[in-house]
Amino acid sequence: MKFVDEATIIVEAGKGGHGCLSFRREKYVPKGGPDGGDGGDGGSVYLEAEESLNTLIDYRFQRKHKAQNGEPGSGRNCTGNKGEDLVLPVPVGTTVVDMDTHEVLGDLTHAGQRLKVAQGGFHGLGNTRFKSSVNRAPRQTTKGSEGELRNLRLELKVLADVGLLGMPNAGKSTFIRSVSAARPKVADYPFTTLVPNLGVVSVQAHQSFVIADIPGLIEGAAEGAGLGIRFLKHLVRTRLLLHLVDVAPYDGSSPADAVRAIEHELEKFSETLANRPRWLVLNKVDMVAEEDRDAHCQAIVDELGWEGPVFWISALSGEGTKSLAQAVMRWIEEQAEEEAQNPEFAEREAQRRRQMDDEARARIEAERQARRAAREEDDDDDLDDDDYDVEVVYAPE
Ligand SMILES: Nc1nc2c(ncn2[C@@H]2O[C@H](COP(=O)(O)OP(=O)(O)OP(=O)(O)O)[C@@H](O)[C@H]2O)c(=O)[nH]1
Ligand SMILES: [Mg+2]
Repeated sequence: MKFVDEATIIVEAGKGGHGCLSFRREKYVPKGGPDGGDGGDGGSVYLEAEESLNTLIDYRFQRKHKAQNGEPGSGRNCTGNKGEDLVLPVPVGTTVVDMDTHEVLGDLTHAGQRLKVAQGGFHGLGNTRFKSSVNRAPRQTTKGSEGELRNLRLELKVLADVGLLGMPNAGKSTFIRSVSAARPKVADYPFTTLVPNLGVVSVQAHQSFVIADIPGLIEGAAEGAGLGIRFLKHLVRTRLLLHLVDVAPYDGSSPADAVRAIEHELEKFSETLANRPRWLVLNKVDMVAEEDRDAHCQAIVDELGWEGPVFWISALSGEGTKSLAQAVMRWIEEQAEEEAQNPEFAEREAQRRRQMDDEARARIEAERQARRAAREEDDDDDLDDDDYDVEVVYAPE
């Protein structure tokens, strides 16, 4: 089951109908007065959040959406019919961005919520309107105005509670496979994961959380190296980050250095994200002889001066993954409880999420523009950036 989480569409509201120029013509009334009616307003375009939808895929196929025009007025003071509004259903959680101004027009966060995205044109006035004591036969009318036209980007937030971070090959996808039904590809080469995957981790009945596997980050990711930055935005709404590190890399490199490199990229990308709760998960402990494990892992923790929670797992054998999942679940429940009981805490969290969204958006926009500028310079009419954009595989059916 695949989900596309971004779509660009064009919405156009209906034009207002023109006012009518007409005079009364009746058998025994030689000089009938003006009777041209007004036009009708053009229809507006709305987006409406709809619970049953969870994808924007339809908007990939049909991009242009236009509301009906208002009809012109006619004689006998008939007002033209109003153009019908167009209501486009979108999944709950959709954010709407004006692509020309980069302005966020709104977030559709609950079912039934409506957002006007293009205002219908205003109706023109018929000549009846211009009748006065000095001008009994006005020939003046006004035209209906154009409907608004907008280029929109719809973004569907991938709401993961927990995000996985780590270098390529750290075992993020293996971990998500071991704790959820998601089946992202796993391989012994870097950048195996090209698109984010979401897995639902079910700890027991009615206790589950969503975890996001993103492509590995490398040094320079915050400047656009590798693939990671494109997907960091999927982490901005998470409450908790699990930072996976390979405790015994083949190339003998230092696990502590690998952790620091990622921290560095995080800080460059978003300070707010870097300050999120983050747990250290030492992976591939099966590669270390059992009697050496404690010392080996402790040495990494010491070298980092790590003071937060630490877990030792083998994503491959499943050792320790269950208790990690349970600890995550408990932590999420505690957070939710805190939010429910403490409105100040809830407000702080909401504010933080908004701030991270804004930060991520600004970074990604800057990156897009830099790429575009670079492309124009080499006169390279490569695929547009947006064509590479994210396809999110939530979980297999
Ligand atoms: N021995 C051992 N190997 C593991 C473990 N976890 C992952 N691996 C191996 O490490 C390699 C990389 O695993 P992935 O899960 O694809 O790593 P990733 O972090 O998702 O990598 P990218 O998607 O490239 O960022 C694979 O060959 C896995 O089989 C583990 O706990 N023990
Ligand atoms: Mg992977």
